[in-house]
Amino acid sequence: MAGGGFVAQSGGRNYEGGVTTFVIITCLVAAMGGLIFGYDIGISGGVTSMDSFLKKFFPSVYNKEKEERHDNMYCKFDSHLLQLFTSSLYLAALVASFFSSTVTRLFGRKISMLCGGLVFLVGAIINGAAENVAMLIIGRLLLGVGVGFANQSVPIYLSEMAPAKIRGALNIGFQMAITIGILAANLINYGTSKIEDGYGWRISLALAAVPAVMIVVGSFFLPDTPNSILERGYPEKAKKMLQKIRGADNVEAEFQDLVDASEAAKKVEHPWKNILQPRYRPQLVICALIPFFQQITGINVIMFYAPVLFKTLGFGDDASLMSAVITGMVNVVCTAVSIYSADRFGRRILFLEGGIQMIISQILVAVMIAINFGTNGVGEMSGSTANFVLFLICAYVAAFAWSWGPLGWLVPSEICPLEIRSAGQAINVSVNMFFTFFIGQFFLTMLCHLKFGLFLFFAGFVVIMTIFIYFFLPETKNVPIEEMNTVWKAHWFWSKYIPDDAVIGVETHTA
Ligand SMILES: OC[C@H]1O[C@](O)(CO)[C@@H](O)[C@@H]1O
Repeated sequence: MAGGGFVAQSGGRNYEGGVTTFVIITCLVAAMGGLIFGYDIGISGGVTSMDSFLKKFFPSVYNKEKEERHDNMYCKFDSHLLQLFTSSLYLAALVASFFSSTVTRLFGRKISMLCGGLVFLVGAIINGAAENVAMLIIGRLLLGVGVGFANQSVPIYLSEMAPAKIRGALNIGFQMAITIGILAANLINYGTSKIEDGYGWRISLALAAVPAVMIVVGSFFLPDTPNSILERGYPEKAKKMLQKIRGADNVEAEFQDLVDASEAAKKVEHPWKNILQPRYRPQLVICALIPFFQQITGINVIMFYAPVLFKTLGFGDDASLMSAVITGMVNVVCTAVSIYSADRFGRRILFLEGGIQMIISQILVAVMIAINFGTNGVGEMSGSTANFVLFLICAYVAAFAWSWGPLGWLVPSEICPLEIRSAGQAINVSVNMFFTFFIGQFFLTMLCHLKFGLFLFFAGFVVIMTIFIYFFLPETKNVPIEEMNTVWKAHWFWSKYIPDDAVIGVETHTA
């Protein structure tokens, strides 16, 4: 175990070396991996609302939508086929995240990112050239595989490269890239929907190749993380890399912690079986619950279906697409708030404030819809009421953007010791993808049945998860990643699961 040393207030030690330009640039490049995910989230809703796209690939949906124009507004867009187009990608990503976990561990984080980018690129080309539904679906599946690889490797890469004191900010670069991807997609859809010859959807889908090229080229030049180089058996190279990214010659303390972590990891033959052991219970529970909670906030209702939702509320076609752009902008700006705050004020306060703000706005949205559309879904909203609902939705997106959005990636990627890190991240990604799929597939059907109560349903979950954070998530800001067990060991509930020999690097305790 590494020799004692100064114990920072939050439980970890300060290492030598600081924030280098090199580390910032590599992390910015890696975060680009989030763009491909975000672009996908943002693009499908707009494309599936384009008549030319529906007529070509889903004529039955197109006819149904035209015929049932004046029906109950809650059920206007309920179509399984269409929802499957949106959500199938996330099923592929779910499966891929398990393979990419092995690639990430055996071949490194960089190779995993590169694979993701390449497969995604092929998917984008097939989609842009699609002539039939089969090409569309094959393209979607390949995009999904790419997203699965990137979502698995990028957050780990960022958390490992970053010095502890700005790990939050650098890791959130991933979510920032996701939100920029969503916004870019919203803006592109806004432009392509106006193309008269009816090939706008093709441009929207093909442009996914741009972020794909960025991640492919970027990851080609990226170095791998010291943790991963060491894990694959090159201690000298790992140390050199650590010195380079920290801009200091004396990186002994941090390197020793990496070596300790890597030794511990080597003793573990089956990361999958291992994560089920009692000593990893906090990580297992949190890596599985956080992504579930992140999705059950209902955020992707807004991200996937904002234009549809705003149309339903009585906005015109153009105003609906514009409103989606507005929520997209709020999402980007408020993610930046999190970059600023996560390492200063901590993860918990963001989770708790964000949760309360989401609950209030969701309840008010439900009330406004209930008053105006009742249970039969017939009614209208005045302009000012609809604007007020838009404001409430922005307040909700803002709260998500500085809490559950970025922290949903940051926390699972930083709480796992090396030996279960890629397995923990695979659980995080696959649970996230599963529930992203679930919401994508069933939201419109749920809206049809639960009506305005759907927003209360999501609010109810946000209440539960906010209570969960209050009691079960310890603060992890500024704690070096390989010393995280000190935090669990000091926790009122989780400490009983952590054996003494699992605590690396700290020999003096402040708590
Ligand atoms: O910014 C919103 C986006 O963030 C995510 O939750 C990923 O962290 C997506 O599922 C969602 O579309």
